[in-house]
Amino acid sequence: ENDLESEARDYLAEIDRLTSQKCYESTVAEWDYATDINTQNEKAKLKMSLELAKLTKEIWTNVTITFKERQDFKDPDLLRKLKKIRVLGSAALPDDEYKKYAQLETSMTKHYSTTKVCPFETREACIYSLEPDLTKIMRESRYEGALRHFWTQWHDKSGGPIKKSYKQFIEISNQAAKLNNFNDMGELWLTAYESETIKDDVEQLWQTLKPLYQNIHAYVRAKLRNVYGDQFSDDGLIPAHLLGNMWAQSWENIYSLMVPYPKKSSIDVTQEMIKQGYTPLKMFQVADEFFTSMGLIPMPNEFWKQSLIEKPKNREVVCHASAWDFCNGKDFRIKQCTRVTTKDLVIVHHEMGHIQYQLQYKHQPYIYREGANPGFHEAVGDTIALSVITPKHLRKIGLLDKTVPIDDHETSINFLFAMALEKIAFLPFSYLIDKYRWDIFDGTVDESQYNTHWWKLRKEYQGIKPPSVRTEEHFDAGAKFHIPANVEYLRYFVSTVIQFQFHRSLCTEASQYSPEDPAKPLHNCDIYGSKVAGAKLADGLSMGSSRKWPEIMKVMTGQEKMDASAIREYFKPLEDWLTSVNEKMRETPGWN
Ligand SMILES: C[C@H](NC(=O)O)C(=O)O
Ligand SMILES: [Zn+2]
Repeated sequence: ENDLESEARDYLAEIDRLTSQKCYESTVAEWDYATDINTQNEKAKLKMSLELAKLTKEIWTNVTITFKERQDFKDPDLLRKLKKIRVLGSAALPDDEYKKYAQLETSMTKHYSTTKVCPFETREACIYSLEPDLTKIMRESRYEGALRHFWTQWHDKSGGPIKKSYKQFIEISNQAAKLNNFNDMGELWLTAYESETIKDDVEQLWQTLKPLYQNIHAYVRAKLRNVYGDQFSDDGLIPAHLLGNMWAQSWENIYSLMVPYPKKSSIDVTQEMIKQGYTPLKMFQVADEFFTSMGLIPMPNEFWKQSLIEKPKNREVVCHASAWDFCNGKDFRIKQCTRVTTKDLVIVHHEMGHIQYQLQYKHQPYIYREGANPGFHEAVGDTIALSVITPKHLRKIGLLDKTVPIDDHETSINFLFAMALEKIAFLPFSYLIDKYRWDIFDGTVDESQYNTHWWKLRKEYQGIKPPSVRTEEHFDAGAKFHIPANVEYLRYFVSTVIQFQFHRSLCTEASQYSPEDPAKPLHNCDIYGSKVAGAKLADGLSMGSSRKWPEIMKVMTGQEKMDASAIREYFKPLEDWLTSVNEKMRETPGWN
């Protein structure tokens, strides 16, 4: 090995310390702002993010000049690190452009997080927030007028006003991408998957799963037509405000309108949680206990001291749940406006999955302290939640009555139907969010078509339509957090597919599942307490992004590719049931 190679290694060790320190300071400033939105915290946050960008750019300059594309370097790990450092992202922008970029992102997220809407009935003040007010109404109300009112209010007030900012933001983002030698920001985002074929692979997965989605869509459409008849026409589309969720992204909240076997149990344990006096803290302790039951790492003391797990009364916060790594190997926090519901219990596991991943790779160098690809990070908590949410586990933790039968066919169909409302309904949504943004980044769509294109994709992929006429005055994509907050979304589509691969692998490890044993179907598996499954999961997570993700996928599942066979196997009993029920109802899947 030549001396330049050892010089490169020393330099990387030095920047590891520097970057971690600056990252800590910048993350603290971001946290202070996100948990107390005010001008002073906003200024401090922007100042720190500029400093971090400057340091990253300085390092990038040194690396590219001193150690430019050195083919003579032998150490593959050194080459991997240098390659990752070379993708600079938005920090490649000149200072004033970077400031504008950060300011736009901050102000769009602030607008989203503080938007208030007006009441339906009385002349009360317009003080309704997305969380908890509108989320609760969209979840629980069955009154079409109220759903229409709050859907329209939210979309008009959160999206429309940031449309101009978003157009500017796209332009600056593409400038940054070009400075990184990419055509546009969409292309830069996709480098996180380190695959020439990621777009084709995802399209292929969608084509495989589309029939199952259209089957569940047909059944839900028929059942909603029975409830909201006058809202339906013969275009085969479902009005977006009737699906129990502000963005129609997952439909578990309308389960009670269409339970396949009403006499059998369901996994909506919200009432039981309230009856048992569950608090947000209790929900976090239950989640932590699941991870430690598998021999995984407990949440550190810092976490319990510093996390924000309920919406404060006296100040504005960014309520959208998130998990934070403060880059110092000690400080990890969750920020969540937690409510006592089944859905939020799942979200707690989702967020804690992020923290578990961060704890598992905290010994890695800074450059590798991330998911193997963004989908991996989203899949950890969801994989655990697939066990938590089973009737078998809910009974284990006392949220489902022990006398209620859970192994019969009808209970399985009820359970799988509720899971499909969450996971299958989510597939087209999680695919179209970035298809939409790729089309804007690459110039296929300009700001004169932002809203038209949004509803074109929403119809094409989800088979839904808005409850009222939408025009280019509106910017309905901006009503979804990840657009103003600029969070890439393909990660959630990838996560929905691979979490079932992780689940199948860990269930096999825990002897909770075997393809030959009909008494151990995949959907009944609960890996709670399995140390061997925990060890297998930890093996993969502790690698961070130190190897290409197919290698890590192989460690965790024995496979190198994303594949839909696990999710299809999980839902197979439901798919058969849906096909026959839709035929009986003469409900033809699909729309024109
Ligand atoms: C699925 C995604 N989850 C998250 O942001 O944590 C969302 O809420 O849209
Ligand atoms: Zn997440």
